[in-house]
Amino acid sequence: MTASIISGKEVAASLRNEMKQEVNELKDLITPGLAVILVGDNPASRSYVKGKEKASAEVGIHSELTEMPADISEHSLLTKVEEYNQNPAIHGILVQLPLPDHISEKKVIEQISPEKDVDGFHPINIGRMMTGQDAFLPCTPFGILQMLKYKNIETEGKHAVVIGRSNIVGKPIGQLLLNENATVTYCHSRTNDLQNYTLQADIIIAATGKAEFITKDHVKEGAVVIDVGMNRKEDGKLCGDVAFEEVQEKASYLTPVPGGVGPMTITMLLYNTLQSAKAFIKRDNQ
Ligand SMILES: Nc1nc(=O)c2c([nH]1)NC[C@@H]1CN(c3ccc(C(=O)N[C@@H](CCC(=O)O)C(=O)O)cc3)C=[N+]21
Repeated sequence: MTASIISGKEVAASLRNEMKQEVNELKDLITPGLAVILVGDNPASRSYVKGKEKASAEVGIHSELTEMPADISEHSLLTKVEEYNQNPAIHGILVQLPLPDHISEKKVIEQISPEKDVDGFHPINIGRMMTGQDAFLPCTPFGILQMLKYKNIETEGKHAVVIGRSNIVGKPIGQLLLNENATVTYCHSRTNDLQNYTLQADIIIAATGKAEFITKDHVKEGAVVIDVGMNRKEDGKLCGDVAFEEVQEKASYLTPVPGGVGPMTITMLLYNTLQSAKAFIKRDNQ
């Protein structure tokens, strides 16, 4: 079998187009606003932040960037977040992670108002997601669900194997797939006999952080393979966690890197910001 490639770019463009129309229809009521806080000047972080600004502009979402030096105090960052919590023009707040070691990510995430937590990282939103309540869903897992929906890929009753257990990808994508009635297995770096699990998977979510770690020997004929990896090779090129060429011969669907999950992550951030703005209108009218 040769896999059909799920273009995240294409799915993202379609969703952004719908959002653009909706933002335009709301223009007399509200302009959704996203605040991004970048601490320090890691070049990769800067490039992601640029991507977010560009995509916001494309959809008509107001975005503003606050840059803070790497040695900023935790207190100053918490104060900045609180300022955005109070700012009525801002409906979504994103503090780019990772943060320098002297700043507690936990404290910063918990400082963001859950009503503006468009990353879906606040414990309140994670709890709401786990219990199937209305919540901001974390953007990468949410984007993966949208890609599966776009291709009408069935999740109900399917065996999804998640490889990786980070708080931002592995754990939440497993939970969301469970909410979609999949049977979910979590594997990770300490799993004995990884292949034993992955070979049983109808859907593989590769979020290992190891370049081209998932090979054809891990994949059952006809499986759906979602590559969440973002690894930079020596030549500077991006590559995923999946050995693309060989897995393409076995999978039914496969996502590329770049152009797969990445563009969806940014798109769902905009989606969450738009939902947040709409929720603010509702609350204002009550
Ligand atoms: N609070 C917070 N929220 C985040 O969502 C967050 C974060 N911190 N810290 C960093 C990671 C990383 N991240 C990416 C988003 C899009 C692409 C993306 O669009 N990538 C392109 C390629 C870009 C390139 O060529 O460098 C692609 O896959 O096609 C990548 C990475 C969001 N993150």
